[in-house]
Amino acid sequence: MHPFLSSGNTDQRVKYYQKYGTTHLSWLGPVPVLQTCEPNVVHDILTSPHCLDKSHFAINALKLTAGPGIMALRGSHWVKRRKQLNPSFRNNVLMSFLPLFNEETNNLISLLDTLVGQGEQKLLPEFINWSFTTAIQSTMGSDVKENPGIKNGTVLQTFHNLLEDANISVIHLWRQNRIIATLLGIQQRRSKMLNYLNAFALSIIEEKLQTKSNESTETLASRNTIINRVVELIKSGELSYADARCECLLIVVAAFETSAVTVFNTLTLLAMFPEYQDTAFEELKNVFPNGADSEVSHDDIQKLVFLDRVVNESMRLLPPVPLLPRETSADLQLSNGILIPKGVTVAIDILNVHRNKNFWGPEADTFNPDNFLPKNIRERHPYAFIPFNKGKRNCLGWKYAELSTKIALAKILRNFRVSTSFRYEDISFLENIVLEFREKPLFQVHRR
Ligand code: HEM
Repeated sequence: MHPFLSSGNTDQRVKYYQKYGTTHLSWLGPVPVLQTCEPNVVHDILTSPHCLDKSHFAINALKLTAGPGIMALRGSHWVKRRKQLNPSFRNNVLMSFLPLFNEETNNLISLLDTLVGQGEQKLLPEFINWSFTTAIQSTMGSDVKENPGIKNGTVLQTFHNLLEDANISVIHLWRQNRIIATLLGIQQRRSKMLNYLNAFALSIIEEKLQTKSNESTETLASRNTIINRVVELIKSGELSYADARCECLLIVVAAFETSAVTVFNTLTLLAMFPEYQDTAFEELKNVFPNGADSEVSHDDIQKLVFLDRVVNESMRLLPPVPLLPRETSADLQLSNGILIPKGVTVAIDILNVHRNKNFWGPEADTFNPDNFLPKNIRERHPYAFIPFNKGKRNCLGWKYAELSTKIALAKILRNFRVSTSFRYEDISFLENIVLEFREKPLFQVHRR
């Protein structure tokens, strides 16, 4: 047994897999953790009804960002909440967001236009702004854009600071202890930020509750957006104000960093491998022959088969959520004979599942969109690629994420070419809840 997961030790984890095998027991501070990057074991864990709950250390870290919402709930509480929120992620609701996805991406394109010819730039903050503005409107309604806290950036900055706190606290478990955190002044800062976000979310919910719904303009899709859904659930007594507020905030948390990072990572890889960027551009020229300002529809996205391969390959090598922390709620027998007792923390190492050479071949660390040719997908273990998790507790927003990120990438790549002097072999990671590069590549933006 040996130390586990101190900030930024993904390289060390690879060495442990080589030395101790692809499933082994390790430590997170004082907590024993079964760690795996083996798709057969991942399959056993993710299909078991006894491994649906998150581990306590992950739940406590999540609670620091918004409270005990769907991502942190356990057992029957989680089952009930998932059923309550499911309608907000159906196809009709998703399709109703297409104009919003297009409009917010157009704003991003205008911004990127001002960076053309300006030398190498940080682009992640622009993508964070884009995904946050999109996520907050799809979750809380388009009026939210007029809220002073959204306009002046305080809401986004507060989310960012809370996530930073959660990232540190998920590894340095002593920060989750209220007494220690209070003595060090951490808890006071946390409470101030949480109170601010709670007041913001409650004010939006209150406003919705006061507004009479206009039945003539209401559609099934608009009735089911998160804000309208939680308001209905409050009215019917199925959800408390506190839970409604918490869900609104958590959906935004789940959506914005992951989506921004997906766009950023994909562009990073395409800037480093320009031959693939040119292939993606050729495909985009064929689908959008009339130029760069075209609206992107759901049908258009289905035609972008090369872009689909590129995004999948980007999420394989650079999975936005690199680690899934679980906890067994009963003894769990794996198909390899190992018995995991009840109450054990299990860490599914998505980053290394996606780079496991037994399943991805000797070139597993290389960027190659052909990994997602239909024939290669068919022949691969179904749990060797799990960027959105699989099974009952998969990502609720995966279709949303696929659509919004592809619309953004399609428009960016149709309008611009991006280049970087940063090299693929120099990428290394910080061990955060959402994957983060230790050193962030800068980009030059060129007009197509
Ligand atoms: C590329 C972007 C995204 C990736 C890679 C991603 C990945 C994931 C993963 C791996 C999980 C499982 C976490 C765990 O159980 O430990 C998850 C859960 C979740 N995601 Fe996403 N996500 C993305 C975008 C989104 C978006 C855009 C939304 C909402 C609009 C969303 C909403 C959620 C929710 C609500 C859960 C919790 C589901 C539950 O516990 O039942 N995600 N996501």
